[in-house]
Amino acid sequence: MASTQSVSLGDMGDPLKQFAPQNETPEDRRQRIMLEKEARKRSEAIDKQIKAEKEQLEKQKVAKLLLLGDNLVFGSSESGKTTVLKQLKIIHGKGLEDERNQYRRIVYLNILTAMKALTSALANLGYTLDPKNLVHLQKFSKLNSVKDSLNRNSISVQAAIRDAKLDDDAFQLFTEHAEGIIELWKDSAIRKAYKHASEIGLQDSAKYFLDNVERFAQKDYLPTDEDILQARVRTIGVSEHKFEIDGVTYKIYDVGGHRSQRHFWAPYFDDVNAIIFMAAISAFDQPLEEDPNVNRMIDILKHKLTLVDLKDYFPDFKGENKFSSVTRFFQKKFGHCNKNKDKRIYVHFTHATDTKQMRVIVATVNDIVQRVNLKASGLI
Ligand SMILES: Nc1nc2c(ncn2[C@@H]2O[C@H](COP(=O)(O)OP(=O)(O)OP(=O)(O)O)[C@@H](O)[C@H]2O)c(=O)[nH]1
Ligand SMILES: [Mg+2]
Repeated sequence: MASTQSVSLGDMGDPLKQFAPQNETPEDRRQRIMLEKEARKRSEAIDKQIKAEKEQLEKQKVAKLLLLGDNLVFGSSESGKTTVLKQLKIIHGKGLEDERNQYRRIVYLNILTAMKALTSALANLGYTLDPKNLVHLQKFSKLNSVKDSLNRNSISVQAAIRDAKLDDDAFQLFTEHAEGIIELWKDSAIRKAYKHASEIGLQDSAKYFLDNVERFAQKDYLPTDEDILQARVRTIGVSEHKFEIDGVTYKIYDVGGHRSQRHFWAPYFDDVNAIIFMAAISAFDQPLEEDPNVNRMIDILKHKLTLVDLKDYFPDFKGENKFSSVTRFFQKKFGHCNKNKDKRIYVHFTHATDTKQMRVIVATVNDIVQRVNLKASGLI
């Protein structure tokens, strides 16, 4: 029994026994087993190394991007970070289906907020409504007392909650005011107030929404992709989103740009490969919502430049008040922000709400990330 046991133990420690030379002495056998053990150790070490290299390669294929936004001098929200994320979902993700229903509520609250801001501004601006619309004005002045539905913060909080009752409440509030909104939007006093959109802090998409009230008031209304891209809700905290683009996995972090939100994203700085920095350059004459003394960057720069002189806001701008020289100026200004020679800044001009334009930008960004990755892995 004892010898059988020792033989079987020996077999277990000598897996290559069948290949052992004939007439092998016990000393030769010990030597052989020792060498085999060393070879196995080496092979295991190589396996481990291969695994680590593979993991490293996989890691290189993951690009972590942080979405940030700002104007040239001070930080601000509403620079289009979440809009870019929505575009990525449309272009490279599974679309906007998951959030479509919730955005109904956001659309209603965006429209009510816009009309509330316009009606509230009338007195200060000195514009008088057509008397037949005073009844609608009264209704809007009472909206203040509606359980802080019109507070932007509460819109953000509401957006995070899936609740059929909140949807119904928002729909009801909207339908109660829909006719008033349509009539007021036709009133010349409100149209004149709209020209002060920047001063009264109207969101860029206010006109888009106010032009389409009949469609939103339909019982079975469901937001289109375009409605969702135009809808605005402040981001709270940080969210991570994964996309596959041409074999590269992207982890994109969308953060709240409002001052109160900055402590959430500060820790993400260290760990990302690149930052997509959004600047609403057409909003150069708009006061920052967080701080009315600070200039924030609006819409359709080309059009604005026919009305406003950039020099009035950026005295160091010496060029012609034209789109090409103004964008060149901003490009240079961003370039000068780079204090690190090892890091590069790539500047693109686009409308974040335009999916066609964004498709091109995303492809360009992906090319750059791929090139940087290949360089890092020594392949180019
Ligand atoms: N006209 C115009 N509007 C834009 C553009 N990009 C975004 N917007 C609109 O401006 C608003 C920007 O909102 P978001 O994308 O939510 O801004 P954000 O940077 O995520 O803001 P926070 O979450 O508060 O930090 C939305 O109403 C968009 O429809 C653009 O290029 N042109
Ligand atoms: Mg956001």
